[in-house]
Amino acid sequence: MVTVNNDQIAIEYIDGVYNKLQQSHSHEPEFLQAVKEIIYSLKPVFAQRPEYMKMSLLERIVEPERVVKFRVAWQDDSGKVQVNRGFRVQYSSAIGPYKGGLRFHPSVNESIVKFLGFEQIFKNSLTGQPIGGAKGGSDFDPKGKSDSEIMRFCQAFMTELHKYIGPHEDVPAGDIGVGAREIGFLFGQYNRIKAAYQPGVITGKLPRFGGSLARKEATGYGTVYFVQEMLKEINESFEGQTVVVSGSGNVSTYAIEKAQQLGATVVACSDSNGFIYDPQGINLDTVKDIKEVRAARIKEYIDVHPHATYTENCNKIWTVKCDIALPCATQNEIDEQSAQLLITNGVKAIGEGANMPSTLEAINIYFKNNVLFAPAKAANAGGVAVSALEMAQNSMRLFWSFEEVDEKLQEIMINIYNNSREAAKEFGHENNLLIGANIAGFIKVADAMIAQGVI
Ligand SMILES: NC(=O)C1=CN([C@@H]2O[C@H](COP(=O)(O)OP(=O)(O)OC[C@H]3O[C@@H](n4cnc5c(N)ncnc54)[C@H](O)[C@@H]3O)[C@@H](O)[C@H]2O)C=CC1
Ligand SMILES: O=C(O)CCC(=O)C(=O)O
Repeated sequence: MVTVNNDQIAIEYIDGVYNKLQQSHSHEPEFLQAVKEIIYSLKPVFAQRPEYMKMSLLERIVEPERVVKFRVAWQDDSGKVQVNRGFRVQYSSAIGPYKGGLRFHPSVNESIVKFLGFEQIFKNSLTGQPIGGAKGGSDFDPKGKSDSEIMRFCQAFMTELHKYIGPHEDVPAGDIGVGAREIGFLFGQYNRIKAAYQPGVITGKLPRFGGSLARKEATGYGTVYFVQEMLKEINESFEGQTVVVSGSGNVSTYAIEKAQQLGATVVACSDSNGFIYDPQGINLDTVKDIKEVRAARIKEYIDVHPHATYTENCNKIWTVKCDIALPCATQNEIDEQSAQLLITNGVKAIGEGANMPSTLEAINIYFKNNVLFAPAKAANAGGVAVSALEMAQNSMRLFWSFEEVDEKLQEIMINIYNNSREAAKEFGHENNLLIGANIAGFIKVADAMIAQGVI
């Protein structure tokens, strides 16, 4: 009886926090979606630990510690001055300096950076590394810009951002539209402004100036390592499986690479225009040449491999029959209909490499149909985990080999898997990795907040 009562109190508390947030943030749908997914899964925690409610932990954790919004003015190649909007949401510093990527994409707004920053708190906690949660970016579109334009934009962006970041304060990294080239320009400008060399201020740097080996591969490899653990539960592995990976950027490329190394056949990948299907298995060298070398469209794959097909609608990638689906492109790319199609086509496991790639309705379909589900904040945590290893190497002035970093990454992903599983079991939701990851990530931050007083 006591448990039922506590459950009721916990759900009323969560409803209260969510309803209030919904009223004040109705214009931020992605942010509300991310909050909803997490806070309702914390019900068993609040039912068991009522002191968390007295400490108003939910009300505090949904509110970012700081949001910085700024103008970014820069000159294009024709000499015209362009203006974009920059953001940095410093969400939580309870367990370490703010940490999270920067996204350059025309869709970036406050709702997007807040959803990403909120997720980052729990993801970073799960890694076991001492890093708080943050995210940032700009509505700047790198597509079609020259290297000089990208450089001028990054310099203008950092000229404002540098006031709020530092190796012990806030350590950005890359995300959509921000790769090694952009990180190099941002880092160069930070050092120029500070008249110093501070490698610990940003991660994702090239290894020749303070970056970590295996950071580039970490998110994609990590997602596959996590799914590999999950598959062991049904006595399966990647060997012989047919896999679909959406996107063809950083996360997708290295998810494809690791899945192939483990014996899977990856038959489809995409970009924001459309997807390619290659029943013989995607040739990753061709994809890397198109995307990493020439920054061209994925459609060009069929010029080199005419037996493959191209479909002009990226969301249709989920019509391709597969055993394992790895959404690695962007948020809400799998809706209810696509989820249902995956199930009808016999998918066994879904591993989220992107942040929030499945809508809440899609997630409900996965659970109703008992497919294995690796939620983003656990499955894609390998990138930020290796960023934390990059910070550690920078502090110690050490440079670990690829194998050392990859081994640590594997250990971290296995720990995240085990901790999520154990938390799910402890709080009465065995095998639900979504609830387990949210609870395991939350409790560490919640206890740190309590220990540090009312701040
Ligand atoms: N880079 C990292 O270390 C991490 C990235 N992520 C997440 O992974 C996802 C991908 O990020 P990155 O690979 O870094 O970005 P990226 O910029 O390297 O690649 C993004 C790719 O997605 C494609 N794309 C965009 N919208 C699409 C759509 N609707 N359908 C199909 N393809 C689409 C783009 O054409 C591009 O190929 C994002 O959700 C990001 O937040 C998560 C953890 C770490
Ligand atoms: O490496 C990092 O600091 C951030 C990676 C990131 O933005 C993410 O995990 O979504």
